[in-house]
Amino acid sequence: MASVPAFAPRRDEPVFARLAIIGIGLIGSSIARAAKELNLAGTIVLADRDAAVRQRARELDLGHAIAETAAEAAVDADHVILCVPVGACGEVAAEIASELKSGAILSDVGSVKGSVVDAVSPHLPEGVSFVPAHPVAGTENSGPDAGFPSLFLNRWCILTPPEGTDPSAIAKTRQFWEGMGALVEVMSAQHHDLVLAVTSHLPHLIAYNIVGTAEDLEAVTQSEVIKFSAGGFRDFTRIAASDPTMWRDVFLHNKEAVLEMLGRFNEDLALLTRAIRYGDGETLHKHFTRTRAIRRGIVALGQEKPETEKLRKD
Ligand SMILES: NC(=O)c1ccc[n+]([C@@H]2O[C@H](COP(=O)([O-])OP(=O)(O)OC[C@H]3O[C@@H](n4cnc5c(N)ncnc54)[C@H](O)[C@@H]3O)[C@@H](O)[C@H]2O)c1
Ligand SMILES: O=C(O)C(=O)C[C@]1(C(=O)O)C=C[C@@H](O)C=C1
Repeated sequence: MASVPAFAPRRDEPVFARLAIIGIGLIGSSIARAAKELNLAGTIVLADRDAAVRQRARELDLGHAIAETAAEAAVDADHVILCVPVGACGEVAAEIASELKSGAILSDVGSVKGSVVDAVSPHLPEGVSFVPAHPVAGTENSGPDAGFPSLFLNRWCILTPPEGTDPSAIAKTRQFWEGMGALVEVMSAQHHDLVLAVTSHLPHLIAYNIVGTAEDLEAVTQSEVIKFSAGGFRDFTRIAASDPTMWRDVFLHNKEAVLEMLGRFNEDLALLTRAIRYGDGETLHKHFTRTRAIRRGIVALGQEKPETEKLRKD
């Protein structure tokens, strides 16, 4: 029987001899699956603070070994990736610091970069490089069962190395993510946080808010809201089902940028509100025409989610 081809080329030689993944959720387990399937690491060791998650990771045969602690997983690793909520990155870095070997590359996958750099940097031992990463790919699901190896295929992964980071550590980290099929871009942590505030964080806040508002309308809740949610509202409910711990941390740690974007959003919403109140159809039509062009531009670039999703799952 012919073997099933990998979703991306399998490497002859791994990028890293030993990879440690701390946090075995959606992202950590997806990296473990991709790295094993594509031979991106010789040995993959995983750790999670939750014993039930460690047990499930064993059952799913993720990586090559499951360590009891983060520090144990980090021993002798060439590349350590923190796949925990943004607010936990600093404490995990402190926990593993004494085990990191000279020449190792520490990384993370947090959705916010500035606060992670601030929290992790003080714990960085001499001779260890820190190359923060953010794969702009995910779903509303969490935990080790939610991951899949092609999650990062054709999706951006943004690296935000602090100034002065060893270029060879950046190159290796890029190689690793490109190996999983991601498109890699490098920028400052500050710029990342501003861009993602509007493209990812604000949309999630809006979804959390609108689904809450609809639920508060008790008169329509059980019946109409559920029954008539085939269109736009249904899309919002998917986003609003995203992990509460992860998103609490995102908003607490990207406060300034989110508040800046929320301010602009509220001003624009006031203009639309005014146009509706005064029957200004021209303003509404002009605005909707502009936003339609943006959507069509995204589709033309091949960045539209359902199409990419199809490609990734095939
Ligand atoms: N979910 C997404 O769509 C997405 C996309 C890109 C990046 N991210 C980022 O990836 C990171 C992980 O997100 P996820 O969706 O995989 O979350 P998840 O909830 O699926 O998994 C997180 C895991 O981390 C473990 N954990 C928490 N604190 C820990 C600690 N101190 N030590 C060891 N383990 C700990 C939890 O037990 C859990 O198993 C977050 O920083 C998030 O911002 C998420
Ligand atoms: O598709 C989704 O479910 C996502 O929300 C993924 C998404 C995003 O906003 O694009 C969410 C947060 C991550 O930091 C990166 C990706």
